[in-house]
Amino acid sequence: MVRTYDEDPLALAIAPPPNETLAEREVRERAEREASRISDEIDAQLRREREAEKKKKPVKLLLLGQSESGKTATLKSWDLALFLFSPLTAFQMLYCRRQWAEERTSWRCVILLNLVRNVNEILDLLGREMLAAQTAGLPPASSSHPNVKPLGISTSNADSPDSSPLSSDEEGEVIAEVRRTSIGLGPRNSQSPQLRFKDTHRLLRLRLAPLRRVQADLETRLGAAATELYTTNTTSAAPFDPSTSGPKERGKNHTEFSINSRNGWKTALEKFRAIRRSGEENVRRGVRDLEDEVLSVLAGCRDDIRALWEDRVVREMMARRKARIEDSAGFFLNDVDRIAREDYQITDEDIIRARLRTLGVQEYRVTFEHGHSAGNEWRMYDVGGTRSSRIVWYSYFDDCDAIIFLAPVSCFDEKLAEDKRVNRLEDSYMLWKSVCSCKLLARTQLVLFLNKCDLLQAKLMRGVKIRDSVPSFGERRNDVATATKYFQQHFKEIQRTYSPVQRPFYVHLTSVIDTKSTAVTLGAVEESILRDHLRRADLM
Ligand SMILES: Nc1nc2c(ncn2[C@@H]2O[C@H](COP(=O)(O)OP(=O)(O)OP(=O)(O)O)[C@@H](O)[C@H]2O)c(=O)[nH]1
Ligand SMILES: [Mg+2]
Repeated sequence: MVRTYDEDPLALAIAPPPNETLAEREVRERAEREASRISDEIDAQLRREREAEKKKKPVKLLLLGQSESGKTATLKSWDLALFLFSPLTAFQMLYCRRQWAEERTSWRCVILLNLVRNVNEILDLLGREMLAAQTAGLPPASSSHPNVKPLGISTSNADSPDSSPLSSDEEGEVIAEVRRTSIGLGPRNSQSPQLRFKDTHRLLRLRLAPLRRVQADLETRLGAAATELYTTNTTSAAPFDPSTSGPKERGKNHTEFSINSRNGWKTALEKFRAIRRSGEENVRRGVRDLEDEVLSVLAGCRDDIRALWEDRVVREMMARRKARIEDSAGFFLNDVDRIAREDYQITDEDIIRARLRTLGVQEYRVTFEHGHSAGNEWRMYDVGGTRSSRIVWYSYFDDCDAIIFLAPVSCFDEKLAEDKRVNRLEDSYMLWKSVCSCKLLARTQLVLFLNKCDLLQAKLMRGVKIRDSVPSFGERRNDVATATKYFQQHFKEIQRTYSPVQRPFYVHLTSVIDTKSTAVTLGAVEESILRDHLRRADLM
């Protein structure tokens, strides 16, 4: 329908005057163009202000998952990616490098502790086995002594019978006698010869004894984070979830949550920086810093540590106990030649692999300088993942943009350190279910990392069968692709069934200690979280 000027008052108002001359028309049109330019400029300015307003609200991200799932390692990887892989100006580069350099030195003590603990765990085991071997009639390499504190070593329920580095005809080295033992291994291994410990083992124990003191000193300095938790009285996988935990559980007094740093895990190491600063003063006064002392002791023990770790009897003892120290958090024994020296230079990879337990919930703030998040503040929360730590998670769920949930898939045949009755994969499923079903998180983007794929690969290559621990896996191919697809399907099904509102399923197969590939994954995750965050802000 065509409306004439007579009918439309607005059209009438802006219509050119009748009998307009050419010159008048030119002036009028110039004025209209100018008015339109100003109007566009105002619109653009309003848009910019709206965007800036949206950016003012920080992006809130939680990292969840059981203990040792890799939450802190993911943050470290992210931190490293920000410092090393983003296009920085010369000034930022200088600033970031200096900051990262400070980080690196702070992690050194943790790495030294990790290495010393690796050695002491082997020495503990060796001591018990030597004692058992001395005691006539007592089977060596038997299952754990009831009074012994569990080791931090990763112990599989189903290891390969071929994992033993010795064949039965290597008598000269280790065999004193052949007799049946009740060491809890399969039929072939039940005929394994008794381990024969020699004077070299006694000597190694003696010479490495100072490392116990070193461990104690480092643990004292690092505080509660330096020791793993081996017990819990929390029986629920998700004590924060009202539907799975009773009021008694939620009301428990959890003393370990005293740390709530504004600056994330970095603050856990801040004391080291303070000590180092005062250490410079001490050096002037001739007092040596603990770190230097530790390095000096370790350098003196280097050859013995290597000898212990490469000893075939020790390896056999570990294999019989199914103690896979190589798979445990903070394993550095293969790097002893590089680390146990007074001029040890820490690497980025060392930092990512270092293990320091997170206590409570730690906040980590970062404002991105470049990329899609430029100008946005992100607040990331790294939580302690042991069962008893999870009770405080709930208070961080409110207004949360996204959760990166880490499920370590290599742990399908392992038990929780804090509760040996619970399978670690089962625990991840239960935890995921509670997160998916939580109403407060109904609009939160969930990103699942099936982590520790490198360890999964190594485990399957050793011949560990998934079906032995996960019967429903059945006769499927025992390889990483099939396994991750199977686990992923289970997580997806849980999300679909229990989410109060349907949401996309985001999943990544990760080995977060691989910083390069993790940087790529985190880049994609960052973009997707930000997109959702801005969409939410638009709806507000
Ligand atoms: N090989 C391998 N090691 C990993 C991977 N992810 C994490 N780790 C190591 O596993 C150990 C535990 O990782 P953390 O990041 O400390 O675990 P967390 O989830 O923060 O644990 P809590 O703080 O106790 O809740 C560290 O030594 C990491 O370097 C992975 O994908 N592959
Ligand atoms: Mg942690």
